[in-house]
Amino acid sequence: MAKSPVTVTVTGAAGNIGYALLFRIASGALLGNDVPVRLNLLEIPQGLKAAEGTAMELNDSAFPLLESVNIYDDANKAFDGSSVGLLVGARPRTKGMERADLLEANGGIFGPQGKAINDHAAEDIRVLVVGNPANTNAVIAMQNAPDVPRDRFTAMMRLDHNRAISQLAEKTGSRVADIKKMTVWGNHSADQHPDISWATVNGKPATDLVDDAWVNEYFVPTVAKRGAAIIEARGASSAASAASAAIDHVFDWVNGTPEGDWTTPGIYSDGSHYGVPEGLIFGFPAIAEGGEWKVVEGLEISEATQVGIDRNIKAAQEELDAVRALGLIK
Ligand SMILES: NC(=O)C1=CN([C@@H]2O[C@H](COP(=O)(O)OP(=O)(O)OC[C@H]3O[C@@H](n4cnc5c(N)ncnc54)[C@H](O)[C@@H]3O)[C@@H](O)[C@H]2O)C=CC1
Ligand SMILES: O=C([O-])CC(=O)C(=O)O
Repeated sequence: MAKSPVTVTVTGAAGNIGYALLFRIASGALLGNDVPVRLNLLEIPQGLKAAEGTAMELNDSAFPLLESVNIYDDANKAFDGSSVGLLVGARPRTKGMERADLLEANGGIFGPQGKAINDHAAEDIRVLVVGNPANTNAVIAMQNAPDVPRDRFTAMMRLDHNRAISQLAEKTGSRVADIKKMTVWGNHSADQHPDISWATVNGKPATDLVDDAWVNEYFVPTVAKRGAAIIEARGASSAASAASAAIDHVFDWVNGTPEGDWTTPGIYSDGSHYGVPEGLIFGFPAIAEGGEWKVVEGLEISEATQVGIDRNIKAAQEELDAVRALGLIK
């Protein structure tokens, strides 16, 4: 039997990530190749014309699963009946700009969008925040949607996770498909802690295949600073890889993570996992089952990992304090 169409809302639809994302959603990569999709695109007024152009191209692609494309500059309309919200629209970091500079510029966007989700989205709404600073923006949206279960708000750590897998595959001369159980703790920022403690390469512990010096001096900083390296090289921030990671995150959330593996989403901390305080949206090793993320329990945490987790807790709390001071959260 044909499945019912699902409404997917993409904010910042006319931007670089939007352009790389929408065609894959319409092709069935986001939810499954048997799930029809209704796309709602949200833009600011200056972005509407470009969004119309993208919508024309989406229609010209004649995707069998694409039921409709609608364009809005009103979040209340764009999230009406939405089951998946991809919150991409934000001001991108430009050369030389630090993440903290983005707080004020972007903080104001995610409160009203959270409220619109609260008031108009479907009951099964699942939100992925991509726009930076993603973890903090996700908390802002979540706090403005008190009627939506908190665990429906997530932030994108999947790009960091994918970057970490790619680096380990290259170092060990293996394929990305051979690598399992990668973890990136914390925030989508230079503070993040990419962690190979439980990663395996073709079933062998990654820690037996690479030395500590490579991990500490190359792997961790390369993954954590990859966003800046892409900006330096491309003159623009990661777009196609970010879109691809967003697809991976939502696909796994809805369809489940593969047996014997886990991934890294930025998810709501209820205070019961690895000492991360309640209220943060934080990168954890997690599996998805039945449409819910579940943190992988019982991992033995090394001293280095603990330092990384603690650094991220501190940075996340400082960032939330800054947006609290701006009156954007409680
Ligand atoms: N979490 C992650 O792993 C990553 C996050 N990013 C972030 O994603 C965001 C988007 O990046 P790009 O697409 O490259 O930027 P872009 O500048 O190309 O596109 C952003 C779009 O958002 C729109 N926009 C701005 N405010 C809006 C609002 N209130 N409602 C709806 N649309 C709005 C703009 O008009 C623009 O079309 C940036 O914050 C960037 O830093 C980028 C890469 C990775
Ligand atoms: O660094 C940036 O501004 C873009 C980004 O989030 C990334 O590529 O990881």
